[in-house]
Amino acid sequence: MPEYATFARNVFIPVTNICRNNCHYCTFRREPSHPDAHLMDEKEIGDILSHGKKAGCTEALFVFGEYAEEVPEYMEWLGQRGYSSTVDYVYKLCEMAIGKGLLPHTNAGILTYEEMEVLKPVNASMGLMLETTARLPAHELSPGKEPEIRLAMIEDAGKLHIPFTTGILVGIGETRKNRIDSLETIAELQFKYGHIQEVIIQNFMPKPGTRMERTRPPSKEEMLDTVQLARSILPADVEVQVAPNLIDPYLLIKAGAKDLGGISPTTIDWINPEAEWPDVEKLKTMARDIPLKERLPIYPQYIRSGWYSKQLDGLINSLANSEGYRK
Ligand SMILES: O=c1nc2n(C[C@H](O)[C@H](O)[C@H](O)CO)c3cc(O)ccc3cc-2c(=O)[nH]1
Ligand SMILES: C[C@H]1O[C@@H](n2cnc3c(N)ncnc32)[C@H](O)[C@@H]1O
Ligand code: MET
Ligand code: SF4
Repeated sequence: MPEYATFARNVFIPVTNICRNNCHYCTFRREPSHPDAHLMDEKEIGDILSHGKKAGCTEALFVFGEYAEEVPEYMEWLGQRGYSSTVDYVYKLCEMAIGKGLLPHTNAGILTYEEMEVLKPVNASMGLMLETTARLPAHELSPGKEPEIRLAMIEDAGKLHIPFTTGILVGIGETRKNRIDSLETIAELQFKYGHIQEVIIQNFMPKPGTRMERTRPPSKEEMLDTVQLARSILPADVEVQVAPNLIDPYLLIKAGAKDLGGISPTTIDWINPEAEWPDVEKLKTMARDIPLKERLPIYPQYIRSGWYSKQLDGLINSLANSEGYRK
């Protein structure tokens, strides 16, 4: 029986849904001609950040389609906002978040070493799902989901000492052996660099209108098995995360999951818009006899070892020292 489980309070900002990839399971991405295609502007994002801060959030979660810069319409929109690269824009948004008292966590898909180096000082942690080390039909239209490319970025983040969130997407056509291989590969990166703070075991959710609409999602038993695999394969200093808006977490916590990810009191899960966040009270009910503790987007061991910049020093320390946080 685990002593406790953790969660974070975040505000989800879908900065752009333009993406060079086209994953068979995704409804986040939009064609530039679609009426919902967007690049959010600073005013809109500033309002969401302020609202999130008021609601008690500690994290600004910036999510992007990958390398939207490869799409001409996006470059036009970025130019209209006064920017010439996504990274310059992300940097500005992270500064805005910090100014409002929120710690940035950026998941923009693939970034180069140099791009991460620029973003490191303004991010408490960054993330990229490995998804899987297998080559799958689900990713045939997604150059950025090549396992080698994903692994190279996770490795670069390690070289840069960036506290990192990665994970696997379960049920997209991979085998159990593929899951084991993916987890073993993440474990090797952790042995080498020590930067992986958490690994998300995310269950695939079929979405209407996608090519995988009729693909069966993973069963509860498969998810339980995968969490057990993760807990036995990953080093002890890596927490296993599951998403409480996608699956009942109780048995998964008993099987080794220790973190319930970010829950957002003010925004929806833009990747899984059909799945509402539980609020903290509901989350406590879901965890039954397991006490919950709030955490920050940077895990305590990285705060202790100083894996953050001067720009984040004041905010991280004031948040970490406030009441009720996991130390
Ligand atoms: O709301 C979500 N948050 C997602 N998060 C955020 C997560 O819930 C927390 O914000 C992090 O644990 C940091 O505290 C991700 C973060 C990553 O770095 C990589 C992938 C994800 C995936 C999701 C997701 O599907 N939905
Ligand atoms: C941010 C992360 O969200 C996950 N993601 C994208 N689409 C889905 C879906 N249909 N079901 C569950 N997770 C999904 C991917 O793993 C991506 O990397
Ligand atoms: N597009 C990125 C990826 O798949 C970020 C999350 S999905 C909206 O890695
Ligand atoms: S999951 Fe991410 S990379 Fe794949 S299509 Fe959706 S936004 Fe793009």
